[in-house]
Parts: sequence; structure tokens; C-alpha cells
Amino acid sequence: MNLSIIPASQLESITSVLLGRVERYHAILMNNVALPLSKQSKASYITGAIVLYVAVKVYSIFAFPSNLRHIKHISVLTWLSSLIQGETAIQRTQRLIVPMWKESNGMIAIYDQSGWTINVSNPEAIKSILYKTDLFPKSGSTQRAKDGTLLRGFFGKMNLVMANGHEWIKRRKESMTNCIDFIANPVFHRSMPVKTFSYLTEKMIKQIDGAEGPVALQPLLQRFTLDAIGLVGFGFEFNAIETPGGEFVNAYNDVANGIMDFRFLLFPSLDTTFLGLFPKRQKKHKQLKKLNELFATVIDHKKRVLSMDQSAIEENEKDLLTLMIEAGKNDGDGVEPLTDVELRNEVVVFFLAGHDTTSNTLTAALYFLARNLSAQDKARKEIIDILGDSKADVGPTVEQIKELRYLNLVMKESIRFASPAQVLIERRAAQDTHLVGIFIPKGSLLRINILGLHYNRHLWKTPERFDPNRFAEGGEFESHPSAYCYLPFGGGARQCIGMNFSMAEQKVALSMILRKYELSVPEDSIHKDELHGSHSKDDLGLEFIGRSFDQRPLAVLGTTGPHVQDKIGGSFSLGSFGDLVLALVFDSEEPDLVELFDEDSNVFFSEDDDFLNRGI
Ligand code: HEM
Repeated sequence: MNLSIIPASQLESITSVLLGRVERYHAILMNNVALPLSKQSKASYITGAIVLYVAVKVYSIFAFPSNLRHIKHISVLTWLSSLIQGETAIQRTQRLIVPMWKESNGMIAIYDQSGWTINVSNPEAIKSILYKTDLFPKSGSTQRAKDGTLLRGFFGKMNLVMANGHEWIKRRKESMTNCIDFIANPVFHRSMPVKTFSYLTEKMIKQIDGAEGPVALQPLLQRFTLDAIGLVGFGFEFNAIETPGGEFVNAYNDVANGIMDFRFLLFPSLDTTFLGLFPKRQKKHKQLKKLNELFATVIDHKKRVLSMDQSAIEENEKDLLTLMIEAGKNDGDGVEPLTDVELRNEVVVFFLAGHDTTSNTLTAALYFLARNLSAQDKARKEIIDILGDSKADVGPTVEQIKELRYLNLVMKESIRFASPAQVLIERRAAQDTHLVGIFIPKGSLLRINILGLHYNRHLWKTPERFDPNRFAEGGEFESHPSAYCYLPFGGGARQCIGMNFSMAEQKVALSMILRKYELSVPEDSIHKDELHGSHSKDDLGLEFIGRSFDQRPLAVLGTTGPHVQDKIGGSFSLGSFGDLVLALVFDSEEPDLVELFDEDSNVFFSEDDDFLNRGI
């Protein structure tokens, strides 16, 4: 029977009818068959005991805990049937969570992969959870994952994302000045590596130019973000952009898809003891082995480079992996060095958090821009005003990134709409407490539901509509009573460490792509009018049409006076050039140097002049 075609409500009633029958048959079996037979056969005792054991076990796993009875809940069958039917998390949130939001005060108990968990989408409750990290530490669910499962094999037992207390401080050390100082912090708080992002975007543009027909967004953007975290995070060239279908990207995708398979999360023994029964699952374990070899190569490569010449790398040029390897090696650091296993687990975290999230957000942003032509035109106009309109690829500087204000609104709205983190890692109540007037017993698991915020019609006007202006000055977001209705990067002390890195990376890629191409959704695409399924699907392709460039200057060098800017329609001012004020003007159709102006707008040089012999 194909369960995916049965509506949720029907499936639930079918299942309860079936369960009812099982109970009745069980009683009949015990009264009429098992008991009489028991006089004759020991085997029937054993059968009865097994049936009873399984029934008790199943009941004890799924029964709604009595200490949460005062909290509204969604039944196991309703939730499971949604999973079985293949509803997306957004659809599930809209159908099951949002309608119950008011009556539940945004606190709903749900049976998820960790068992009964309080799913929280109340902004005030979320604020308390995120700020009171001692009262609501991370629950350590992955630490409790069974050895040998894909989940444990990939994440390891401990890493920066999962750690609490001492283990967390070891990775994010608290300094004497009481500001939080991360081992990883310098990398994410120094000036953003926009040149690396531009260099990688240029490589990506070459792939777009070379593609025939619509370009599948997600695989290309995933390779782009993977190369970015490789270079900036680990000083390692994955060279993924230029190697579509590379074995490590495939291995990673295989493992990542397998980790959240709810069958293996609910019944971890299937992933270990009974693994032999699941050949497809075995393949995923093999892919994990391949990935682990890659992580070992990345770390060995870095250690080798460091052992050769440490003095060559300036402190503020060190990548994340170098800092992680060096942490704790100097006396007085107050932190212990990370062991090899710990290093591997941190590399995994940055590898995972550092690329998939950003590539999914970028995919969504490009898709929404392709569908919203007015937003696309407005963003492009801003980009051209700031970066100019030359034919050559130009990436923004750190300062220019800050000026791309409308693009920033587009990115904020895209990440609201298609938040890669749909829920936060669950927290555990360390003691009995209250949240928004609701009693939370000690030991309860709490999961902050980001989609329950971002898709909540009680918190946003028409949340299913793409509207960057929500985030404009004086817009809907600013007037919202709580900023905790929008949490793509989490909040409090555990807020995403890579937020600025990701936003800068996205801005460079989006600005360079939009300056160069006009985007549209192909006429025959199933996503033409609406996104079906998830934006990270490979079948989401866009047309990239190279746009024509205006007859405007490519670049202006020197602090150009207003007269020069008038003449060239200039928008550049890149610093002085000795005491000579110069404007270099290029014809965009013919990207050779055409004219050079002096301060009085006199042509100082033209095409047939011998520029170099003027002694500049
Ligand atoms: C669009 C891109 C991204 C999104 C939406 C995102 C989202 C998040 C969220 C929601 C959290 C909080 C998890 C929680 O509290 O349970 C988080 C934490 C984290 N993120 Fe990101 N992230 C992104 C990009 C990145 C990047 C680029 C990196 C690294 C290069 C990164 C590294 C981390 C780390 C290490 C943590 C754990 C911090 C801690 O617990 O101390 N993320 N991220």
C-alpha cells in the first residue's frame, strides 16, 4: 500500500482502527489461544510474553508523559502521518502548529526524534530560553546517540555546537575582560575575506557562462560555499566549483540526507545491529568513511604546513583550523589543546554549518529574485550604482558591502522565507521553571521552532508572501513588539558564529551575479509560479541571461572633482593619486582605456597617446 497518497486525517483514523483491532485480537489471542495453549506448550508463554513486552515497550515510548499533560499536544499519529506523507516542514508547520498557536500560547508538545519535546514558537519564551543558558543548556541529544549510528559517526560525541559549560568554554573561551572570546572568533570578527569570495564568484560565473540551458542552482552554490569554507576556514582547496559531481560532495550529500531519516532516528538499532538488512543504509556508512578520510586529509595538510614555517603566517591572517590547532598550546591560554578527535569534530561542524546553510539561502534568494522582477531590478540598480557598470567582473569591497542596503533587505526576507535552520538544537530545562506562565518540569526538552515564527500569520502579515520591505526602516519588522519573531541565526550567547561571514559571502555572490545576469524561472519549470518542495532540490533551475552594459565608465581612479564626475557620470572616488587628480574612463563596449582626465576635466590622455611615457 502506498501510504503517501492517503490524507493525514484518514491515515490517522486507519491506524487507530488498526491499533484498536490489534488490542482486540491480542485479548482474543490471550483468552482463547495463548492461555489454553499454555497448558500444553511453553512456547505459547514465550509468545505471549514477547507480545506483552512489545506492547508495553511501544506504549512506554509513545505515551504522552503525565507531567506535560497541562501542555497542548499533537498526537504521535498525526505527526507521524505527516512525516510518512512527505509533507515539508513548512507545510507541517502551517497545517499543524500555526492553527494551534493562540490556544497553546506557542508551546506545543510534539513527539519528534528526541521523544516528547516542547516545540516553542512564542517569542517571549524563546528570549528567556536563549538568554538563560544555565537554566536551558543544549540537551546533548547527539551525545546520547548510539555508537555506530550514522548520526554519531558524523557529528562525533562533542563539538562547539553541542557543547555546554566547560566543554563549550574550551572552544569559546571567556576572557578576563568578560567579553566572550572564541578560539574561532578572530576569523569571524576580522575584516571579511571579500576578495576570496569575489575570486570564487568569478569561478562560479565561468561555470554559469559555460552551462547550456537553465542552471541548477543548489549544486553549483553548494560547491561555491564549500570552496569558501575550505579556503577561509581551513586553508584547503576543495576545488569543488570546478569539479561538478565530485566524490566528496556526493559523499557529503549522501550522509547528510541519511542522518535525518526518521526511521533510523526512532529505531537506532536499525542503524547498528540490523544494518545488514538495509543495503542502501550501508552505502551511506561507506560514504561516511570516505568523508572521514577527507577530514583527516584536511587536518594533516594543515599540520604539515604549520610544521614547515609557522612564522610566515601573520596572527590576523591565520585561518580557523590553524587557530584551532594552536589553541591551548601557549602557556597561560587557559584552554586545553583540542585532541585529534576533537579537531576532527570541529572541522565537521564548520564544514557542515559553514556551507549548506549559506548555499540554501543563496538558492532561495536567487529564486525569489527571479520570480520578483521589480525586486530584481531594484537590487540590480543599487548594485550598479555602487559597483559601476563595466563588463568585467567586479566584486564589492568591505565598505561597498555595507552600502548594498536593498540587497540586504532581499537577503533578510529570503532567509525568513527559506530559513535553512528550521528548528534550533533542543534545550533541556535544568530545573522546574515557568515560561510565559506555563510550568516546565525539570528535564523537559524544548525545541525552538524557527518556522513556527517565520510562517506565523499571528506574527507576520501574509508570511507566505515574499516582501523585502518588511525589513526596511520603519517597516513591519521594526514595529514588531519582539525581535524574537525572526531568528534565522538563533540568538543569545549561542547565536551563529558564522552570521557575518555568511552574509558577506552571500552579498558578494549576489551582487556579482545580479550585475552580470538577468534571472528568470524557465517557462516550463514546475517552480514557475510556486516553489514545490524544498528550495534545495536539484530540479530548481534558473535562466541566467547575460545583460548588456551601458556606455558608462568602468572605473575612476583618484579623487575626482565634481566637474570630472559630471563629465563621466562618475560614481567612483577611489583615493588620491599623488597630487594629480585623475579619472580613468573605459568604454564598456570596448573595454580598453579610452580617456584620462585631469582636474579641470581636460583630456589628459587619449587612446593614441603614450600614457607610460608621461612619467605617471
Ligand atoms: C545562512 C547561513 C547560516 C544560518 C542560517 C545559520 C544558522 C545557525 C543557527 C540558527 C545557529 C544556532 C543554533 C542553536 O542555537 O541551536 C547557528 C550556530 C552556529 N553556526 Fe550557523 N548558520 C549559518 C552559517 C554559518 C556559517 C557560515 C558558519 C561557519 C563558518 C556557522 C557556524 C555555526 C556554529 C559553529 C554555530 C554554533 C555556535 C555555538 O553554539 O556556540 N554558521 N547557526
